Amino acid sequence: MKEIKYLFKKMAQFEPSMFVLTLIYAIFIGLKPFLWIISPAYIIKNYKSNPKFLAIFFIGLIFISTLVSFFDSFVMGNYRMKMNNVRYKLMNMVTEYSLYLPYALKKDKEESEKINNATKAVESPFNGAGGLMMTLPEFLAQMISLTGFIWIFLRMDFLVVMTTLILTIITSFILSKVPKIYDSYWTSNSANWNRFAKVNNEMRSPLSKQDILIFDITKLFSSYYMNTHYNRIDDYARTNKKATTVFSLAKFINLIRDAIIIYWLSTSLIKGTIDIGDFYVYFTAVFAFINFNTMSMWIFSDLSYSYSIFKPFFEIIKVEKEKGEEFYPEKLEIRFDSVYFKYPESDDYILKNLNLTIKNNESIALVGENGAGKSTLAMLLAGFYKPSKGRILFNGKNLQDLDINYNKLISSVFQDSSLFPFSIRENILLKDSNKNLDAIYKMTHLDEIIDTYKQGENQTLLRILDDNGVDLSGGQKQRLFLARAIAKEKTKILILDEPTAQLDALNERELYQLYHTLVKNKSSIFISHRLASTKFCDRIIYMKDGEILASGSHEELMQKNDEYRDLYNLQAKNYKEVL
Ligand SMILES: Nc1ncnc2c1ncn2[C@@H]1O[C@H](COP(=O)(O)OP(=O)(O)OP(=O)(O)O)[C@@H](O)[C@H]1O
Repeated sequence: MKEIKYLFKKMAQFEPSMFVLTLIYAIFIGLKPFLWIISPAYIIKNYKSNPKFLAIFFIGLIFISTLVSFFDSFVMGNYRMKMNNVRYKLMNMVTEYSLYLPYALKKDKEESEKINNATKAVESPFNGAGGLMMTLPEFLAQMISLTGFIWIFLRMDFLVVMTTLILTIITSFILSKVPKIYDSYWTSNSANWNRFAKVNNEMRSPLSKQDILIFDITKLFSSYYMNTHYNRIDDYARTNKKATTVFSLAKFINLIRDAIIIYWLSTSLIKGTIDIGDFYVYFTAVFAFINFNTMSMWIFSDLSYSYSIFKPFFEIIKVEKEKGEEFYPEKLEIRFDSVYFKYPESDDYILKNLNLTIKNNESIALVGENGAGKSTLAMLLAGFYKPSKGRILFNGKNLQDLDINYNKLISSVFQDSSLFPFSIRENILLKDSNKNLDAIYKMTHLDEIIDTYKQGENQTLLRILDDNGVDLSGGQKQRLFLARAIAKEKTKILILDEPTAQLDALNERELYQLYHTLVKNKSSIFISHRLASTKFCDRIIYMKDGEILASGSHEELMQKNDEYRDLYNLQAKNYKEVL
């Protein structure tokens, strides 16, 4: 029940008045049935002695009853709004959880299932957290009604009350089988349903369209579709038959119960052991109780269903971890110390015994063939993954041991950086504001793109949130990512992973000139497949199969490493030939 306690805590935190509304609702709605059970008996008993007062009493009763009904809708309307507010706050927690999920877990199936289930737990106002909150006032009202019924039953014949209770419980038990009968139909038919849905999808899929039209296989598709459909209908008919049998049995028991009650009430009235007022009270109370019992069954099944949907929400509640100590040194030396790394989903080491020191403000170029492990190294530096073996040290401190938060230190352009469906300006500044971006637009030539839009820097990108959003070309995107990396101020590490891969030769050259400014006062890693583009870096690291083969200036590598020299000469030749 820790889940319910947690939900109450959140209600108390975000909308404490929900508890007051629950109490008001429960008292009024819980006592409402007794207004019409007890009052008429009072009128019958006192009619002769005080007819005038009773007329007023009767009018008052109608007035109060109307007021309670109005009050009911008013209180529940308010309560529903507050319930939605709590739900949105919980939904926000799921969003935050998925946004801040560690990079290494982004493809983890268990994690994505957790997030899906947690979303289901809070997305609907009818089940999960919403269902639990909405059923709470009803549940409390039922409890109050139950006390009222017990009070009346204590005055009735013990045997009759017991028989009524036992028979009501038996019918409830029999009727509880009905949802199970339908459940087993859904379960046994879900495979059938899925096939049905797949055939249906396949028929509509644009990919199948060509073959369906040219080879005219509509009839074949339709026959599969209809067969699945007929199977379903037959099964449903069988299920309905079973449910009807159960219903009939319950109705028969109800009939016996009603006959016993009416027999006892009539004979007691004739014998004079109860008067007409009592007759009315007992009669209405017993049948109101039967209704109450059916309602309770629904409420309990709603509660347990909502509870089962809400439970997985707990999986995503992070134990409030203290954010790591903020780390922002004046000078920074980064050291990869015998680092080995393999991806969570693979068996082989991608980086093997990697030793590398990046001095304060040193700019490093990482070069090497496709798959050498350059991006992997950069991702480890960004903290997206942790070394499988070995350590990464910042000023001699092991990142893993320290739990430090060095997010503020890093800026990056990765190969798979993303655009967000917001304005160009927001895509660059993200959360920040009040920054003069004009110089950055100019530096990255984004101003030329911005000038083509009527809305300028406020033009929305992508068409997810805005139908008038625009798409950018590969090269335009790269300029935007660079602008984003530049706009993040006071960073000490800059990672540029193939930031020019999609630029044409002219833009590429201009951007290389820009790098000199970019990497100033920072430690940087620049990954490029083009060896000639790395000359502005202080040092070049040549990687192959997850290892560092050589390190030094361009001239040094040309002298001491044959592979580097061959690759450089080959690229130089090809580049000239192409141009
Ligand atoms: N998420 C991943 N899961 C498993 N293996 C991966 C993953 N990402 C990359 N790899 C593998 O790791 C190796 C190194 O990849 P990486 O992207 O670091 O190389 P790279 O030197 O940057 O290559 P490129 O020049 O093509 O970008 C490759 O063999 C690649 O298949």
